[in-house]
Amino acid sequence: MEQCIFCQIVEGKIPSKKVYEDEHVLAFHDISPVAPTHVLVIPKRHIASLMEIAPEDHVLLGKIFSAVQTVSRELGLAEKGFRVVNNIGEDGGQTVHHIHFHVIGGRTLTWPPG
Ligand SMILES: CCNS(=O)(=O)OC[C@H]1O[C@@H](n2cnc3c(N)ncnc32)[C@H](O)[C@@H]1O
Repeated sequence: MEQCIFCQIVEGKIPSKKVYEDEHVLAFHDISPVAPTHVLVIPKRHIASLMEIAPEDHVLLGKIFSAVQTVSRELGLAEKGFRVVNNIGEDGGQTVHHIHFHVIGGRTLTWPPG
């Protein structure tokens, strides 16, 4: 079974532009940004999607959202605002099956999303 692309990034097998890292969480620039700032925040442990999150992962989710706060402040998004997106499954547009949260900002974002 081919290792997931984000697990390869975690292991340094493929390159990434990291913006945050701790024991449990990694954040790096998206390879195809949809806004001036587009970063992905992921758990280092492989969890396929939000639907695989179990109660024992709740502390980890909190660590992810703390990292979102840190990254958004460090990248200058916090003052004017930004968006956090998690895509689940086919209709949700999930293409990488390792849970990740898009941190998107640097421009005025519209609603509804497509
Ligand atoms: C359509 C949304 N699908 S998604 O919600 O699953 O998002 C996956 C995201 O991973 C990004 N991505 C894929 N490969 C890499 C990589 N090697 N480094 C950084 N980002 C990557 C894609 O650009 C995409 O925005």
